[in-house]
Amino acid sequence: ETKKPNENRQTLQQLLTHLLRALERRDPQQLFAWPVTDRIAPNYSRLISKPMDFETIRRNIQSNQYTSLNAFVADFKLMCDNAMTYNQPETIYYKAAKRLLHAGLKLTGPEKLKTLLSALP
Ligand SMILES: CC(=O)c1cc(-c2ccccn2)c2ncccn12
Repeated sequence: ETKKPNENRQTLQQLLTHLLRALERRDPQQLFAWPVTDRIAPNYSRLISKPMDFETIRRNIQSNQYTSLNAFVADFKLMCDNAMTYNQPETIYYKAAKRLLHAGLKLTGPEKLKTLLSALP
């Protein structure tokens, strides 16, 4: 690859930002927009060892924390898994997390990625 590493990083950053926006659109109620607080979810910080939310993911993208698509997908899955761990299955949070996880994995699956990557410069 003749491109300089930081150019690759920019391309990755652009791809991750695009994917993040597509995932956020699947959360219109913004249940995953910001960190869950113990105030709205009792004992959350005691039960969930590694909290994650879309705002944190956005900051990680901007600070080049993700050096691969897999690292980004891992945090997205962590965010959904946390919600399906803390919340009971009949809650809107659990159901929203399950739907979001499936939508997200389709977005970042090999099929969809092929088309995305072919569109890159
Ligand atoms: C994502 C999650 O687990 C969550 C988000 C929320 C939430 C998110 C935005 C506004 C209000 N509540 C929430 N409330 C109670 C229990 C769990 N949650």
